[in-house]
Amino acid sequence: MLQDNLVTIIPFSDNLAAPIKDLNLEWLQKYFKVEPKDEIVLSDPKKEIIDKGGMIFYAKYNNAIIGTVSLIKIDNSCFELSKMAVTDRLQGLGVGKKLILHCFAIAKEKGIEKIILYSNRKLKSAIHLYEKFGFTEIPLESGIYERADIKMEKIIA
Ligand SMILES: CC(=O)SCCNC(=O)CCNC(=O)[C@H](O)C(C)(C)COP(=O)(O)OP(=O)(O)OC[C@H]1O[C@@H](n2cnc3c(N)ncnc32)[C@H](O)[C@@H]1OP(=O)(O)O
Repeated sequence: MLQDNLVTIIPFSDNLAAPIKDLNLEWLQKYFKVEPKDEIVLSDPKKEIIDKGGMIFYAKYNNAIIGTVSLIKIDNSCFELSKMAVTDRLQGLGVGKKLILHCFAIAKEKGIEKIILYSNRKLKSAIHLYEKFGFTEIPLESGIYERADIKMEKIIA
């Protein structure tokens, strides 16, 4: 159904501003609602993520963008894994795993020491993946995302 070796991870480019919004709206609208902060970031990812020192990655398959993840800069040593999504019909086939492992490789390469994330326990596959790849729960502060009910971190060795 999906030939794993044909899935490549590519970085954001100016002509690829739309897929991060399309892919994230899919799940936000399905499970939650689009919060004002989502709308701001997804409508201008270059200004809100890239120009602030962050990174956006896409999973590409057969010339289609089928998944995405971002690393938003908190400070030089800590980034937030965010806006992760794989298109509904291709979930469960290992693309999310590839996106996370890519983030770890980039973090190592750039000397990033810690990755944090905010999520929701309703997102079973996401929580499963975060735990599987070594994220552990830490106390959640309020006021970041309305839908967040869990915060996790992973120290990059
Ligand atoms: C910080 C944030 O960005 S939070 C938001 C995360 N995004 C979402 O939850 C949006 C909706 N979900 C998605 O887009 C995708 O499912 C993603 C991005 C979370 C994962 O991408 P996928 O390509 O589906 O991931 P992948 O196929 O690599 O792995 C899915 C894992 O979840 C597991 N899984 C699937 N359904 C369930 C479930 N109901 N309960 C627990 N685990 C599950 C699979 O077995 C697999 O684990 P395994 O490799 O140990 O067998």
